[in-house]
Amino acid sequence: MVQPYQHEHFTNFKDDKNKQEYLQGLKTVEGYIGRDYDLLIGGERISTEDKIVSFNPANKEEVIGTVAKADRELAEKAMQAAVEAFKTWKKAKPELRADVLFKAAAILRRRKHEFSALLTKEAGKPWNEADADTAEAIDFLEYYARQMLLIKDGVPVQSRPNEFNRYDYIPLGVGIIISPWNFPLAIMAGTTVAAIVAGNTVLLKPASTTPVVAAKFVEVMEESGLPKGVLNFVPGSGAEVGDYLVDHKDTRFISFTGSRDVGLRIYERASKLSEGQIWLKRVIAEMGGKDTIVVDSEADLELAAQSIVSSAFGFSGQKCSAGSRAVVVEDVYDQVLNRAIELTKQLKVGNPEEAVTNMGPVIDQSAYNKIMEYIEIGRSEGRLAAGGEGDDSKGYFIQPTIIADLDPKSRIMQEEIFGPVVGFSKARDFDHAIEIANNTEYGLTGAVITRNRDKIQQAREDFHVGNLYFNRGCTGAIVGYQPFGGFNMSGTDSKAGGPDYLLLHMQAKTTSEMY
Ligand SMILES: NC(=O)c1ccc[n+]([C@@H]2O[C@H](COP(=O)([O-])OP(=O)(O)OC[C@H]3O[C@@H](n4cnc5c(N)ncnc54)[C@H](O)[C@@H]3O)[C@@H](O)[C@H]2O)c1
Ligand SMILES: N[C@@H](CCC=O)C(=O)O
Repeated sequence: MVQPYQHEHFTNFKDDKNKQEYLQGLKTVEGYIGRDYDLLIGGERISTEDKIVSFNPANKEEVIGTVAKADRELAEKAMQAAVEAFKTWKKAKPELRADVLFKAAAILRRRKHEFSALLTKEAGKPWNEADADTAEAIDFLEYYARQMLLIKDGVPVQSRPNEFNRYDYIPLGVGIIISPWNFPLAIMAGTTVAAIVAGNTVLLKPASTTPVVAAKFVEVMEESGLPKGVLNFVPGSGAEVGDYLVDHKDTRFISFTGSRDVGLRIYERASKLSEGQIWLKRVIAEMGGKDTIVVDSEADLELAAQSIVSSAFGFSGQKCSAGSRAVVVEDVYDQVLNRAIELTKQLKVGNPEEAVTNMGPVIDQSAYNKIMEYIEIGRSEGRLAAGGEGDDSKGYFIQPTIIADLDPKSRIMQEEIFGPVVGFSKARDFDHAIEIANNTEYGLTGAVITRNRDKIQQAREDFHVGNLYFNRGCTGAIVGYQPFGGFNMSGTDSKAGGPDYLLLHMQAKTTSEMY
């Protein structure tokens, strides 16, 4: 019998046994560092001349692996493999599809620290962040498998005498899964398996900075018994392969997670009809954020400062959920800011392979350059209160940075920086703080720190974000507990890890029979 869903626990690295297991994971990864990975199309492994090279962002000299790169011709081959596989996979019993996910979860759990160590090497995640990424991937597998079992017989509708009505969910067809580098295991795996367990076949195009962990996950899915052609692995250039697949007449849906600009491009292109296309493509888009922590005057100020610092600098601020804006009511502004500066100065930036490191590198040179430019903008728009320095001699390291006394409409308070930079703005009172919190074009996460119940209720109604947290930070949603996804320019209002997520990959069919 399937056990009730519970989220995967996080590893306590203070326990020496766990610490040793993580170090063993690093050794396992070092055993295959620099290996070459193929495309997977219709179950066939295909190598290419042209390669994507994946580097360790903490040590630019170290190549994590090289991965074959699909061009349009190979993308077309993968599309035809997925079209063919859909004919049988859509008829596979939901229980069988769910079993593949359960098995993959068991394999991932057994190799948990190896996968986390690979995330440390390829994405620069410190131990706790890597561990959370792997745990979330396991959660997606466990949760979506159970969700499929819940909806496999549709939902009841009314029938009249001598009539039998049914309402069932059937899969859509071929989906294109386009994933980001910042949760290179959890989001890549979650978006892929949601589509697959619902009976669709997919082409997976991972981010080009983190293709090795995706290749390893594809191996796990094969080992779990997924039939050939259901999951086709086609790393490649977003502009070349991405556009081609988004435009393709056989594409039925696109599940994209990434930046606002690429999301908008996909949304627009998907709305245009290609020759021979006989449906309206569906787009599930999870995009950027500019997320605010509001601190009320009636608040636990230590909790407020800790929540701001952990939400701003976890994984170097490279989360769509990162708390990149702190809006503090003026009576307590100086106290919260000063404590946040103290806590920030205690953070250790360095090699994420070392257990003591709080913050590793940012992902690559272009991210480093962009974030350093924003820090310069911050110096002119506000007051540099902590950090500000970077060092890209060995890896892409940037000190956790606080820019204080910002106008809420300044660029630092409006644009997604996607790095370890948090801006502080002062609000006159709580109403003003909520008004500022809502004044970006995004609507992903937010948090309110207050002891006042009426203000909690006010924020529940008026703070317009997909994930709102009270008296805690604004990152770290758990699958099945805090379904995740945002409003406005943060995406198409979907909720990953939530009870209606699979339905986005399905269509409802009504049948009515007369006796
Ligand atoms: N809302 C969420 O759940 C969520 C989660 C994680 C990341 N994000 C967002 O993702 C961004 C960071 O990730 P990123 O830098 O990988 O984003 P990105 O938009 O640069 O890339 C995302 C993916 O899109 C691909 N791509 C690029 N151009 C394309 C095109 N023309 N057609 C099709 N695909 C194309 C990339 O190769 C990559 O696989 C941030 O904005 C972050 O907020 C959002
Ligand atoms: N789901 C993650 C964020 C994913 C985006 O980067 C969180 O809740 O922190």
